[in-house]
Amino acid sequence: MTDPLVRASDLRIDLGGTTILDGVSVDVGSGTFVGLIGPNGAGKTTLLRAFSGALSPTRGHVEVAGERIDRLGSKAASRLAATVPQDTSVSFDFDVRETIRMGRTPHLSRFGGWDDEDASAVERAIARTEVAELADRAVTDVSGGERQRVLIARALAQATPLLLLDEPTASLDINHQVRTLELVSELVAEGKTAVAAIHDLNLAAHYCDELVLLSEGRVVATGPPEAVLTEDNLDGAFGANAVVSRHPVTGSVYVTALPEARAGDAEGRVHVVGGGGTAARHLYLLSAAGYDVSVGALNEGDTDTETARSLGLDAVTVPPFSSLDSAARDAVASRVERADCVVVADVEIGRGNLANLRAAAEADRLVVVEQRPFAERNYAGEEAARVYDRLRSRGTVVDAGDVLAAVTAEVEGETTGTEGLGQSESSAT
Ligand SMILES: Nc1ncnc2c1ncn2[C@@H]1O[C@H](COP(=O)(O)OP(=O)(O)OP(=O)(O)O)[C@@H](O)[C@H]1O
Repeated sequence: MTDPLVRASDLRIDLGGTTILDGVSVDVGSGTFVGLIGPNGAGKTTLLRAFSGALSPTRGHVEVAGERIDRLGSKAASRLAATVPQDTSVSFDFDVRETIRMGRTPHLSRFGGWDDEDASAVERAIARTEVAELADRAVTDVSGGERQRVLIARALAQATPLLLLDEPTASLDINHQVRTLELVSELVAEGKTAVAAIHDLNLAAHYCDELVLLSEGRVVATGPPEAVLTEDNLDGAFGANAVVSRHPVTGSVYVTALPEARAGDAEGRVHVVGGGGTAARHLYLLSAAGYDVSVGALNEGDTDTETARSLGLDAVTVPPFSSLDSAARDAVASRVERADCVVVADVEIGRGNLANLRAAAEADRLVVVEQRPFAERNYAGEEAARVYDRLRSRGTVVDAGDVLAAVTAEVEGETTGTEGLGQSESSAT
């Protein structure tokens, strides 16, 4: 890490007789953008207030630029840290320019003298946040997104090394959320250090260099987004059943909170043949139900491959645009053989996955998902039609929404089936 601009050491903060933060040690590197994340009531706002010097710790201390911030006078503290508050609803009836000028208060002399530097700091802040066209409007009359920029401008006019933002994207539409965080990132690239409480984990992961995950007043994890946003950490802090993957477009760590409960108590192995996203929902529901799920063969980079990875499933993969080599064929065949049930998703059928379908057609218990007519999905001619006929005749054909129920019926039927098989085997011997 670069030299820390902010150093919180073993911080404890009590408010109203309650310990709100305890044992919190955090370093914020100079020139970095750090996101504070954590559930409601975790202590994010309280930590920001300790960073700004607004709260005095019961134990430990906060240093900003080497100074104990709570020991500085309010003007000196305000020359180090500027806060963009969470609640952007402002009740005072100033115009936008006056609001931004307030940022200069800590720099004015005792007599309120206003010099060229003060005036140019305000103009720079107005230009940087692109609020010039709003400058003469009443701050109460601009939209929430515009007001957010005005308050960032006020913080910029304050000309501090440290910018503290409390949920800067909270009531903003998606476009303004992105614009706001882009602006903060640019300010950091230009030399500011920013700490922001952010509820949206994916925005935090995308924009922040480092995250600090707080839960119940303690730091649960800290580090780069990929180190902090793990499924275990999210489960521990938020009690959320979340899947962590990479966003296919941005490449950032991406968190998806899943609504259904974590693994149910279904037992058995299920192998799924899919591709192009046709298997994603089946993979999720089957693994959430508790089945031991494998999938493949799929191309690397296929959306079903990504889903399987994010769910931690066993995926047989081959490089993009290549057909199954003998190792992949063997891998699929062994999974089909071990499976208590095989599911064939509503896949497109081309030469690439014909081998998958042939392998699936050997399964003892088979569920074939049919949503679109076969003819619309077949790019492999009559050969595919023969394989598909065999699949249909051997398997249970279902709608996409009935896969879990059909698999459960097949797997539970297996107990009787196996017994039956066992009897016939023994009677044969
Ligand atoms: N002045 C106070 N007196 C007593 N308790 C307080 C006071 N201020 C905050 N708290 C409590 O401290 C805890 C942490 O609050 P804080 O606002 O720091 O959490 P947060 O992580 O920012 O939450 P949110 O995401 O909901 O904004 C909460 O339980 C809150 O009720």
